[in-house]
Amino acid sequence: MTAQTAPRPVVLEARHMTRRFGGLTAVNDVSFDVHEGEIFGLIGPNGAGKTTLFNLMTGLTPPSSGTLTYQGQQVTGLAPHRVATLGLSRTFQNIRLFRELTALENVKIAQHIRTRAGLWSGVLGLARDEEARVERKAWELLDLVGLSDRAGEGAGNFSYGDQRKLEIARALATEPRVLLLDEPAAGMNTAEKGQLTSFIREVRDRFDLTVMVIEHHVPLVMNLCDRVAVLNFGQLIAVGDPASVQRDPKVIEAYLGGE
Ligand SMILES: Nc1ncnc2c1ncn2[C@@H]1O[C@H](COP(=O)(O)OP(=O)(O)OP(=O)(O)O)[C@@H](O)[C@H]1O
Repeated sequence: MTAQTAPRPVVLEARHMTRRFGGLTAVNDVSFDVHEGEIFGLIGPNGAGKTTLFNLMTGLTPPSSGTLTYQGQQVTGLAPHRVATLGLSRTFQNIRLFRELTALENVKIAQHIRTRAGLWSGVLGLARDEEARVERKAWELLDLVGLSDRAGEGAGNFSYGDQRKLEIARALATEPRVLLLDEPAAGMNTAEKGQLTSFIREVRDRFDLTVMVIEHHVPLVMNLCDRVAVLNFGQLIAVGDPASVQRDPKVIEAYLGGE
């Protein structure tokens, strides 16, 4: 008899999440669970509702109906900064760095949701020991994403691939429990894409995270993710391990057939 491993606890519970924009239902009655430590992929054709679902999950867009629960606490209805403080942090498909600031400053600013004095201290200046801690951690995170030698450069000068890495460092600076990555491979070159799988796994292990990732690059998703959910016209048409999702006729017809 083989030993059974206990199922990991559920950290995120999406229930009947729906978002309408006028006559368009961008996310339609979507329910799923994400387990602790899992790397959970979200794929689907352009316009399927993936980014809208992330926006619903992180407070950027209120749902028309439905709920998201994080470790038993309802997240829906909270403002984005409250969601981040709870431990859900994200990157954006359209990169949202402060382009005029340096890489180091971008990471330092993101930490202020966790520092005692909050954002105002970021603007007005922190107590010196707190400032030193923030600075040290920003260097550590830049080092992790391979950008510490460019800490003083303006973020706007970075290639898309490096901006995506900086966005990940910035998201990690908020000390998340759940990291949501919106198309992390977009703009990366082939070598960077190749390294992304091991990088995301390393980050997950090192910070003990649960990861959700939207990604169009199918080989990367299939290689990286423990489970994959597929959206099509706002509806969830499949959830499962990569191999079974790849074989699912509904998924092949809606998405993978054209790859
Ligand atoms: N604020 C909005 N107002 C109106 N329609 C919107 C809004 N945001 C998204 N939509 C529409 O909702 C649908 C889903 O868009 P969404 O960006 O979530 O898809 P996606 O799966 O992330 O697409 P892609 O892979 O191209 O990024 C699209 O038809 C889009 O035009």
